[in-house]
Amino acid sequence: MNAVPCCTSVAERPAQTPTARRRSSAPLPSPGQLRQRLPLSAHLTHQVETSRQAVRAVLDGADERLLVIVGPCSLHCPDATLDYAARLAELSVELGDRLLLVMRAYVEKPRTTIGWKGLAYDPQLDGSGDMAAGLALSRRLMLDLLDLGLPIATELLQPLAADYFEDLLSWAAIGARTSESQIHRELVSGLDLPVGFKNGTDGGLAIACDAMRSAAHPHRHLGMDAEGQTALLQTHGNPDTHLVLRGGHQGPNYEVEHVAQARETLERQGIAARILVDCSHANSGKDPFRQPAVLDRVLDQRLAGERALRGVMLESNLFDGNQPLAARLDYGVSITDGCLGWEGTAHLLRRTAARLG
Ligand SMILES: O=C[C@H](O)[C@H](O)COP(=O)(O)O
Ligand SMILES: C=C(OP(=O)(O)O)C(=O)O
Repeated sequence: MNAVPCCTSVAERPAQTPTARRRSSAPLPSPGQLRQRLPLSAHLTHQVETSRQAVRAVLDGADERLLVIVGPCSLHCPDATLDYAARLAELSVELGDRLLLVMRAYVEKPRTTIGWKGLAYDPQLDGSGDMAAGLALSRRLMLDLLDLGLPIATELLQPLAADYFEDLLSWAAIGARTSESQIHRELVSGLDLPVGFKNGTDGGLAIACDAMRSAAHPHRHLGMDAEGQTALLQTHGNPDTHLVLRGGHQGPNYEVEHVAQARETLERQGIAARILVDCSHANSGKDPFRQPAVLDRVLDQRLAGERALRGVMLESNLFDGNQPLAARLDYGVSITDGCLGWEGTAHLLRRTAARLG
């Protein structure tokens, strides 16, 4: 053991270069280079802008539809992703007068400790961590989803990665583990898209409320420009943020009393009362088959007049459940959190639309 006691003076510490524990470093293409290689066409640029406006209208209450952010916990297989997306695109046409469907296209996963960190980090799923390939594959796949006519959503986890995808997104989340981070709030303040801040893993709303107030303001912060150069970035502030209730260590937070408390907390702080409920994570106790019951309760509240509830999130895949990451994987099954399969998802969304009339 050669641990350095925290009270040793700098002079007493063993000489180490600042990078002594960094094994290697490899350059990556800049966001600008990747965008040039995989460009967003004028047609798709217009499509993304139109769907961002549609999401804003639902969040603002100008559009009565329910926003539904639905799709795999994480993308890991391009074929299965496109198979799922084609079905969702069809359902979106069928239910589009009552539900605004946005597909989860999550390529970065925050982990409680360690684990697979998502397609952008490890596209070969084997720990080799080929991030140059992962960023390109993620952007390629997101463009393919847009081509199917779907708006897409993702969690922005690593602020430096945001620029590789941001132009493709109609909605983004800042996750429960990062809502309290000043760096993520700065990032959001410079994004021209609606962003949901999740409550903390402990269930606390305060960090998400602080996040919305911070992100609404202009910031000057350290970041990276399109050429990959570290830069001082200046932002305008983002007025399109909202709260996502995802439950916490004490249990769920989607019931009437939780939503009322969240709405009152937002109103007290002068923040627009716009709330999404994540039917998964701590709201489902991580049991994907409890998501329909959560969605039903949200809908009961909407239909009873709770106008702050503007949408829901669902973790859904081609097939039910999840599987451990192994050399041989079942097609269309999540390798992160358990998901509701396609059949259950389509049934649930049709039932939801029918209740909304
Ligand atoms: O949605 C995914 C997970 O809930 C989150 O990334 C944490 O996962 P973990 O607890 O399995 O690491
Ligand atoms: C990690 C996620 O959610 P949360 O931040 O609520 O845990 C997710 O939606 O994939």
